[in-house]
Amino acid sequence: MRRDAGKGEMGMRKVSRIQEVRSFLREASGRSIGLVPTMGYLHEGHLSLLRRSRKENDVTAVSLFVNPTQFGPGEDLEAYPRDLERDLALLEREGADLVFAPRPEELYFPDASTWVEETRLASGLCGASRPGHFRGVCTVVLKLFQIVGPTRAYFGEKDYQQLQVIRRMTRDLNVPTEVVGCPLVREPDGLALSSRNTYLSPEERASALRLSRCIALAREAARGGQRDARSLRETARRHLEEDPRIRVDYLELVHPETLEPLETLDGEGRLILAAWVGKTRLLDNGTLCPEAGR
Ligand SMILES: Nc1ncnc2c1ncn2[C@@H]1O[C@H](COP(=O)(O)OP(=O)(O)OP(=O)(O)O)[C@@H](O)[C@H]1O
Ligand SMILES: CC(C)(CO)[C@@H](O)C(=O)[O-]
Ligand code: BAL
Repeated sequence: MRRDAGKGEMGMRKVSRIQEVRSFLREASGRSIGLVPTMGYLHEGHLSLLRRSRKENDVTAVSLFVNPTQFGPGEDLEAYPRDLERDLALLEREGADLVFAPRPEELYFPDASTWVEETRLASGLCGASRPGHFRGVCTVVLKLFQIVGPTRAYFGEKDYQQLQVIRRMTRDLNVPTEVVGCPLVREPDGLALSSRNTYLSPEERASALRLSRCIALAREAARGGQRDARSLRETARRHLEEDPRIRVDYLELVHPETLEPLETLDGEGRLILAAWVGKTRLLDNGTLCPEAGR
């Protein structure tokens, strides 16, 4: 890489080997590196992280890796949508400097016996429904941090619990990377962008709008003075359960950092949920504030 490379000026480099990442980035020494970890099948949510990284760093690396260790038995590892050619074209257009798309054998030794586990924030919500999920996420994210050595790493608030778990893991293990949380990007009608939206039939797509709508209803109730967490949760849950295509996995009002369930909305709270729409499990979340007008 030339000394003045970065910000996509030199064209994008696509690699699949750890050594290639290391030799590319060795030449970036002294410059800031932003990392955007993804599982591919990119959409505007991912691209918002990439754009933020390009603004804040000299060099931006994106990983494309459907990480097997965060999927449980019976989950959609095989079916997970993939389109490498399309992803590469988008990344090139957006000015990524480096794309790391390894095969599972490149990242995991067949006899790997070391795992990274955050034990508090990861235990409830998605962690309760998907045992082992965050262990797989933390392990692969720490591995990516070790490979890339990013100054900053970008994660979306769409996966709100994941963001908090990674923040904690990074703090607890003294990883010298700043974890940057980025706002949830929605379709114009409110649906949170997600690679898994591609699984939805048109009818399910219409039902899925209830996820963002139920958060808006709870937010209106909070603005109207409702502080009781049970009542706010019930407002949201009722809206989801009116639709027979939806099955709520969990729906909680939690403290935005500790993810502890709230009884009363005294300060800011996060309404956070996972729900099955047909056979597709989707996430959504949003802020609730007691003050009127926020
Ligand atoms: N709508 C979104 N807004 C902001 N960030 C997002 C959005 N969707 C995904 N991201 C972020 O992009 C990163 C990579 O996510 P991932 O590749 O799993 O995509 P995804 O759309 O969340 O897929 P899935 O369908 O598996 O949930 C994560 O940090 C995730 O939070
Ligand atoms: C952070 C991540 C890339 C780790 O595989 C994944 O969980 C995701 O895409 O959110
Ligand atoms: N962004 C979420 C990754 C997963 O569901 O495994």
